[in-house]
Parts: sequence; structure tokens; C-alpha cells
Amino acid sequence: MTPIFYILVTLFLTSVIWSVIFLMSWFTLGKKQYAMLWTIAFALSACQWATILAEPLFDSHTLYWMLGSSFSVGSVLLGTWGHCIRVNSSIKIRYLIISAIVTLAAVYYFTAINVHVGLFMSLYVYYDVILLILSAVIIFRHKQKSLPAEIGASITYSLCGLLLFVAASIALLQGSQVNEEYIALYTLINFMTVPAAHVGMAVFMIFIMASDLAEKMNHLAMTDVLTGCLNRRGFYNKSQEQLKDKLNNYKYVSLIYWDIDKFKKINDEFGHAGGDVVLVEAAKIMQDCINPDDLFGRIGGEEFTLLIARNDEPTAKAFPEKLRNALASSPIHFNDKVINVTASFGVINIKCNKTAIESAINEADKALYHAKNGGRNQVVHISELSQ
Ligand SMILES: Nc1nc2c(ncn2[C@@H]2O[C@H](COP(=O)(O)OP(=O)(O)OP(=O)(O)O)[C@@H](O)[C@H]2O)c(=O)[nH]1
Repeated sequence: MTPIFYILVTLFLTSVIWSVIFLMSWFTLGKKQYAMLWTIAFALSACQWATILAEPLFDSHTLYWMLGSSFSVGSVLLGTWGHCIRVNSSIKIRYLIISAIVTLAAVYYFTAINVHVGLFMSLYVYYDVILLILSAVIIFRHKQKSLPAEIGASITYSLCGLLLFVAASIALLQGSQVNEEYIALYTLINFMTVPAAHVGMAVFMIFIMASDLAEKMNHLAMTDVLTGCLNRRGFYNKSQEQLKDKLNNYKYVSLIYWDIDKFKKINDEFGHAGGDVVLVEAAKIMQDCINPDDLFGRIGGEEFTLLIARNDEPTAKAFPEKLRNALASSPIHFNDKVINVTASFGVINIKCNKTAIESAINEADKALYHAKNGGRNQVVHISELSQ
């Protein structure tokens, strides 16, 4: 038994284990399509190592080589396909499949028809290289700010691609005939690096799935189930996090605290379901008015907050009135009935980046209290209070 035999057995077993792990993660993490593709990718990888182990049993070299290279190409293709699905990439998978078929046809041609050792050994590896680099780019460009798992995976994929590129190029340098020296170098590079690369890629794929799950949980923990906007914790966290940036980039930053008027009466008249529809629709009306980077949250039953940043003072000051008007002039429909909804608004202008959002909300709440006492359906700015 040569050391390469043991390496191949290890690669076979780890591929089987990874395939089982991805299958289990497919079951437990919400049956994501990409987890299933990665399960099959590692199963194909196991088939590739099994084929190489079984080489002495093959009568036909062409059959042996085509099986091994097809498993390799299929495995990398499915891995890349999984990454495309995970990030919603616009890359058309049919082009990847067509290029895989063309590559395998060329491998067949140089294995069985017009034998060229350098080409049949290297062509499918070059295909794998292109797909690994493509995956690295897809993973890295997924978001403006990549997750640590995505950065790690991207680097690992690039390194694997680079190593395979070197191995393929050494194989190609043989030319049409077998060159033992090049084969020895090719084997050395392949078997010294492939096990680490294999494990590295699989671990980062699992890390990516775990990070996606953590991100989803974090998003859920900060989202209001009924309206889909930020909940109390989400609004407090995000607005505190973004306050400094907003104050650096904009001239006017305001916190608006608004509360639907006589909401108890709406609940009494239209039932809790009617009240819920009012909350959802009122939130939508407001969300249609705000800028994409304004922060909007529901911090209590019928109490909402907004953190807005504008460069022009009149626009900033007129904005809460625009919101009040939008709500007051948009009747909400519920079960053939029309519900007229108004809200009261308290506004505070934030000037200092050390302001705690909690105390800004408390101040805006005082303004809101005056808006309610003043007859509701109105806006009160905190500056008016201090005069
Ligand atoms: N339908 C519905 N009602 C809710 C929800 N959360 C809180 N409420 C109700 O909202 C009502 C709030 O009433 P109040 O705090 O008395 O305020 P209000 O009737 O709006 O009166 P003002 O704020 O003074 O204009 C209560 O009846 C709560 O039961 C919710 O998620 N859905």
C-alpha cells in the first residue's frame, strides 16, 4: 500500500462524512436547496476518490478516466450551483452545465480519439479551477460587508483554485506523451494540498450556513412580527449604531415618536383583528413616505418611532407633518368597512452623537404627550416645548 492509497481512502471517507453532514444540515436548517446540492457535490466527490481507488479493476482506461473526471466536474459544478442559489446570483446555471459537457467531450476526445496526455489530464482540472474562482467571487461579492465566514471561504476557494491551476499546468506541460517527472510533480502537489483544501472548503461551507442561520435569527430577534418593521430592540440597537454616521453625513437628524389616536376605540369597534389591520396598514403608509436609510420601528402596541436624517432643514421639519397628513388622508379598509385613522407625533432634533436613543425617545415622548393633550392628530416639536 502506497501513502497515496491511504490519502485516497481518507479523502473518500471525509467526502462521505461531509455529504452526510450536509444532508443533516439540509434537514435541520430548513431544507435549503443549496445544502442538498452540496450534499450531492460531496457524494460525487466520494465517487471520484472511489473511482481512483478502483483503477486496477477497470479494463478500459477511457472509462476509468471519464468516470473520474465526470465526478470531479459534477462535484465542483454542484458546489458552485449551490453558492449561486445561496446568494441569488444572476449567473445562468445552464451555461455552467453546457461548459461542463463541452469540457468532458474534449476530455473524451483527448483520452480516446486523439490521445494527448497533457490535455486529457489538465482540461477538466482547468474547468474546476474556473468554477472555484467563480465561487470565490460570488461568495465575496454577495454583500457589501462580507461575513467572516464568506471572507474565509472566498480565500480558501481562491487558494484551492490556484493550487489546482498549478497542478493542471504541470500536467499540461507533459505534452502528448506521459512524462514521469511531471507526473511525479503533479501527484506531489495534488496529494499534498488536496486533503487540506477539501476539508477547508467543507468547513467554510458549514461556517457559511451557520452564519446565515445566526444572521436570520438576529434579524428575527429585531423584527416586529406583525408589521415587519424593526421591533423595540431592533430600533434601539440600529439607531444607536447609526446615529454617529447620520450626524456626520447629514445636517438634521430627528427622532419622531408617533402613536395612533384612540386605538383602543378602534379595537373596541372593529375587534383585535381590525386593530391589527390598522397597525399593518398605518406602518405601510409611513414606510411609503420614508427614505430607504431612515430607521422605522414599532416600539410598543400602537407606538412607532422613526430616525430620519436630512440635509435640508425645511424638509426635515416638514416631514412629520407630511407623515401625519399621509395617514389622516388614507382611510384603511377592513372587511367592507372604512377606518379613518389619525396619529399624534412628538419630534426631537438630535445634535450630539453621544445622545442615548433611549433619552431621545423619552424627550420625544414628552412632545407626543403634548400633541395628545393638544387634541391629537398633530405634530409637536421638542424645540417648541423648551421655548
Ligand atoms: N389590535 C391590537 N391592539 C393592540 C396591540 N398592542 C396593543 N394594543 C392595544 O392598543 C390599545 C392602546 O390603547 P391606549 O394606550 O389606551 O391608547 P389609545 O386608545 O390609542 O389612546 P391615545 O393614545 O390616548 O389616543 C390597548 O387597547 C391595547 O390593547 C396589537 O398588537 N394589536
